[in-house]
Amino acid sequence: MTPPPISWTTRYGGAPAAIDRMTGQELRAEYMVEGLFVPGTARMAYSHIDRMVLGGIVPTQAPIDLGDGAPVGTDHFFDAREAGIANLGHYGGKITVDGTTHHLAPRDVLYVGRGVKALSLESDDAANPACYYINSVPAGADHPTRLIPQAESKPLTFGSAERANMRTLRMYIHPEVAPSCLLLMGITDPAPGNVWNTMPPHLHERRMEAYLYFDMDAEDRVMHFMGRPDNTRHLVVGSGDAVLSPAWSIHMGAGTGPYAFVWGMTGENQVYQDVTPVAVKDLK
Ligand SMILES: O=C(O)C(=O)C[C@H](O)C(=O)CO
Repeated sequence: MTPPPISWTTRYGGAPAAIDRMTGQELRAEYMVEGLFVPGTARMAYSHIDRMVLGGIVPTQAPIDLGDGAPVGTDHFFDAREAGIANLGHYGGKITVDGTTHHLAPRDVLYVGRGVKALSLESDDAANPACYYINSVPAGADHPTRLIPQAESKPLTFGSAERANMRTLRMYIHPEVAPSCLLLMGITDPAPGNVWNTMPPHLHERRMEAYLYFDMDAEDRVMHFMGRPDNTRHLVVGSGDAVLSPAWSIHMGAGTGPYAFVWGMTGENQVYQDVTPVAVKDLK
């Protein structure tokens, strides 16, 4: 059977203590969105954690239109929202926004501002499709839609090879690179041979975050940790799987092989440094 071009699921999130009683499967169902990239489809999820929408869109023969605003309760999808759309595939594509076409090479990001009426996504080659990942959040201000090529992102290097956590984080949607209302978005690549991300782990009570892991071999997994610092749980995550991290949850992960991830945040502020690091020795 041909999968529907656009499907939607919902995640409700919950209180920190509730994760104590959840099985691994229940934890996955609430805090993960699995298998986002299916050729010819858009797999969208609406999270009640700060109302972030995330999704994977892989157009093949035909363009995929994001559709109207019915899943978010407005006439048009972007009536009260902004978004970042990253091309995480290895081939190019184009996104047409209200009649203007933007070409996205791999690792380029399109910022889409509030007020857009129509958006459709295509691959340059149906046999080698673009893989688009979207993070969309409520917005209270208009910022112009703009393409952020990888070369215009702001790279920051953290960690050390001795501790297996050296990595380059690229900021795309950030006040210093491309302004938005409240969305922040970037991509982190561990250096070859390094396994840990987000070390030391941290909390940010003023923002939620979503991680999307990609560029992994089919047999590899990232062991992603979540929960309160004194009561952590783990999620085993594969390529194309997203993890929702509520404001109360630490986040960090270690991969069994090479990987990259997109981080997207929203909340009260866009102050990337507004985090509370947690010492590894204090984790339970
Ligand atoms: O490896 C890292 O460190 C990150 O990429 C951290 C994320 O950007 C993050 O958690 C921001 O709060």
